[in-house]
Amino acid sequence: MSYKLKFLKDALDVEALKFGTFTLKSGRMSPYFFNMGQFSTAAALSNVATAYAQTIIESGLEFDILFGPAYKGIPLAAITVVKLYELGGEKYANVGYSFNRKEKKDHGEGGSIVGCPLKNKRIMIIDDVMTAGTAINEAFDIIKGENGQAIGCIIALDRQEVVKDSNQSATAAVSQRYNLPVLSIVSLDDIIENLRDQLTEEQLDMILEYRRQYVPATAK
Ligand SMILES: O=P(O)(O)OC[C@H]1O[C@H](OP(=O)(O)OP(=O)(O)O)[C@H](O)[C@@H]1O
Repeated sequence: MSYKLKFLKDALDVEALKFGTFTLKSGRMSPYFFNMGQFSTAAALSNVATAYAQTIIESGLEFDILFGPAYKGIPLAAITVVKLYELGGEKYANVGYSFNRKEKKDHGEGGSIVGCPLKNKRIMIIDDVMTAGTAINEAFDIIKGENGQAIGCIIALDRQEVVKDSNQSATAAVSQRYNLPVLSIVSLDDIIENLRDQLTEEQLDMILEYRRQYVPATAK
C-alpha cells in the first residue's frame, strides 16, 4: 500500500478526514473536512510521523533543521524528526528540530526559539495545514530574523483550492513567493484518486463539483 493511501486510511479511521457538509473558515461549504487534531493517540501519531517522514525522504530535500511553528507544528516537528532517523537512517542522525514560542520568554534561557539555533542552517518548515498561508509566512519571517535559510515546507493536506480574492492556492502562492517547494503528504487530488471507491456517488459528485469550482486548473 502506498504511504499516501495508508495515511488516508488512517485519517478515515481516526475521523481526521470526514465527508459531509462543512462550513470552512473561508465561508465555503466543503464536502470534506480535515482535522489533524484527531490524530491523538500513540499509534495514530506514529503513523502521521511515518507519512511526513516518507514524504520528506521521497522529496530528497536536504536540510539541517525541521522547524515547527507554534503550536500545532511543535509536536509534528518532534515526532517527524525522530521518524526520519528511524526510517532514513544515519543520513538524518544529526537533523535537529526547533520551534518558536508564541510569547517571548524573558527568564531562564530566554528567547523565542527552542531547540537547535537556526543561524546559518538549512531549514524545513512543518505544519498541519495551510489556509491563507499566514502561519507559514510568519515562520519564514522568524527564520529570516534568526539568519537561517528556509529550503521548503511540508503540510499534511493540500486542499489545492484558491484563496479568497486570489487566483492561486495557498501552497502555490507560498511556493512562488519564496521560490521553494511546498510538499504535502496528500492533496485533494489524492483523496479523489485513492478514495473514489469508498465514496458514495453523491459524495464523489459533490467533491468533484467542489474541485471544479475552487481548484485552479494548473493545480490538477
Ligand atoms: O495558513 P493559515 O491561514 O495561517 O492557517 C493555517 C494555520 O492555522 C492553524 O494554526 P493557528 O494559527 O490557529 O495556531 P495554533 O497552531 O496555535 O492552533 C494551523 O495549525 C496552521 O498553522
